[in-house]
Amino acid sequence: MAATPPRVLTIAGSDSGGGAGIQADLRTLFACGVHGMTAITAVTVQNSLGVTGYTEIPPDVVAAQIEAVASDIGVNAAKTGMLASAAIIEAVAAAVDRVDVGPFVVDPVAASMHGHQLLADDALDAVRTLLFPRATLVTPNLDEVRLITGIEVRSRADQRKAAEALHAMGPRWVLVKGGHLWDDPECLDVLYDGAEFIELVGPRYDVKHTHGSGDTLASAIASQLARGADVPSAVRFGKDFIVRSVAAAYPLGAGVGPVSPLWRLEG
Ligand SMILES: Nc1ncnc2c1ncn2[C@@H]1O[C@H](COP(=O)(O)OP(=O)(O)OP(=O)(O)O)[C@@H](O)[C@H]1O
Ligand SMILES: Cc1ncc(COP(=O)(O)O)c(N)n1
Repeated sequence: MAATPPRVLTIAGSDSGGGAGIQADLRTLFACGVHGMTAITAVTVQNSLGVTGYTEIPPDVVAAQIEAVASDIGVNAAKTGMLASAAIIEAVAAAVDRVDVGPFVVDPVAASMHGHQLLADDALDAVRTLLFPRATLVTPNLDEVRLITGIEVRSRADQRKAAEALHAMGPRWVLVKGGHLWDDPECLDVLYDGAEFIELVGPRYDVKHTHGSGDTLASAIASQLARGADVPSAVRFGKDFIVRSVAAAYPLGAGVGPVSPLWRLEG
């Protein structure tokens, strides 16, 4: 019998195409050697060409999934992805107050990479006031930064300004991801704790297949927080992990393929 590995809970939506969401989280958690558990918030109808619809899971069922795994199995770290509505966010916030989920990574998913909305317009306030103050780390991309703070990030200096504005909303740490700063020859992510900026610089690969990169990064970070790593170490691990996973991305269907953590299981 093997020892029980660290346990990570992902609170997110299902991607039927297997590229992002719960499916990306579980394969990343597996590749990182931790036990993945799920609280499913929505079932999307999705393939490599985009999202054509989704059904939300009732908020009390989302909360019940969180409480079921926390009360029996135990949660060493948790991460959120697609939360769909203000009512689901309220249920998640209440659940993580009732049970211990350890370090809490909030990836404030608002839309798919094809531009399909995955979060109701009226849920942004709940993201700011209910999720961010409870978060150990928030990991918005630049579109989410604009929706949440109103700041249009066009440069590395803007990334720092956005990090300050986001930190003022209450998370312990902020990671402003720079994948969408298309003119930047590198991919810079800025980590901020209210005192110090840490720059994580990586290459910008010229690949089309980056579906699921945000989920893969946040899950890799959560896997290390579950092992007891501090936030800067966990984010450094996550950055290295996502760079290798973008390098290993593969085509799928007629549209955009997923980044792949399979490199970690090879050799
Ligand atoms: N072309 C690329 N080459 C290398 N790294 C990349 C590339 N695109 C994104 N990244 C990295 O992947 C991570 C996710 O970044 P991004 O800003 O694209 O988030 P996201 O929009 O949430 O991701 P997605 O919507 O694709 O799931 C970041 O660490 C970013 O720097
Ligand atoms: C269920 C679900 N969760 C998250 C994303 C975001 O991922 P991407 O920005 O790569 O489309 C998605 N498309 N679907």
